[in-house]
Amino acid sequence: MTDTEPSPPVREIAESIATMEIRGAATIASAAAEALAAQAEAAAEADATGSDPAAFRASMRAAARTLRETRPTAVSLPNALRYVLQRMEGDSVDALRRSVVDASEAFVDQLDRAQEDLGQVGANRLADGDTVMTHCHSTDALACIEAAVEQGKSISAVVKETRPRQQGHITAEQLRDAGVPVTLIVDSAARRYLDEVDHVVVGADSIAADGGVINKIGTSGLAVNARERGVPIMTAAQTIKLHPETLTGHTVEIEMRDESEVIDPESREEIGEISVANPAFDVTPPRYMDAIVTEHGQFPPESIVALMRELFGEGAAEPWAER
Ligand SMILES: O=C(COP(=O)(O)O)[C@H](O)[C@H](O)COP(=O)(O)O
Repeated sequence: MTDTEPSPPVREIAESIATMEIRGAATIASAAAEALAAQAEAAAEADATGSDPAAFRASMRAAARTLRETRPTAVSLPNALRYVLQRMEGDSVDALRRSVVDASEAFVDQLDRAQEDLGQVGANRLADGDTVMTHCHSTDALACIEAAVEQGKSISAVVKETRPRQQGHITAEQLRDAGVPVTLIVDSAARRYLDEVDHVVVGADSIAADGGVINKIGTSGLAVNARERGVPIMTAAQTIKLHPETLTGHTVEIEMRDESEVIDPESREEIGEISVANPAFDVTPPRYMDAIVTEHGQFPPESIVALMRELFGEGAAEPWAER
């Protein structure tokens, strides 16, 4: 390992995020924080960085850059890296190492607590006997449904399969394990089943300063249909999903994934000259979202900017940028 080369655990975690073995905004964030802790341990042991605080810091920044480059849309990833690197302090390698490991642990703890707290808030929106519709697989959204069940409410779910990667199957399995009766549907059946549901519950990869919710592709269409049917829709999102760069007018990059997720190479060959597009996320305008449920309570999307300013200030530092 040279002073700027990420350690094997960081490369492994980065690869798992890029290939989506590790996926979902909260899970990605906690894996990234843990990867930085692993980097700190490895760098403290390595010849090039073990006795040189400046080289140690440089290796931490390089590891953060490698993690940052894996997927572009979930802001929980850079927010996790920022949280840990901004708390890296000390004059010796050992002090630096300890500060990184402590920050990483504190971040993961905070993440777990936030999810539990927002689960209670989201659960309060659900009534005994409600049926919810879900899209994709969101641990924050599931926390709300599971907390409602723990409150003793009887909840059923209509689960959208979520093409192309079918994360709905993970949701279906987890809800079944929580004792929630599940009906799995194809995405295009959603509008038909909206007549039978009381709430739509989704997660978020990023939330923009204007209250726009960036989540799995298909969320915006679902939100528009839910509004047309009069079904309330909430986003369950802990505050690490707030995108601080959008405070200064930046937009959120939407990840475009490989066409092979949409069509197998053989069928594509048979069809001939076409192009295939595979955006992984979309933006739901704030006017189609009823509430954003966070660990600080629920907010109308248009007012989320106040919370964003309070928690992130006016900007978003990039402590990993310096080489
Ligand atoms: O869009 C997705 C996952 O997309 P992908 O499968 O492409 O990562 C989830 O709804 C959010 O990340 C929220 O998840 P969580 O609430 O667990 O953070």
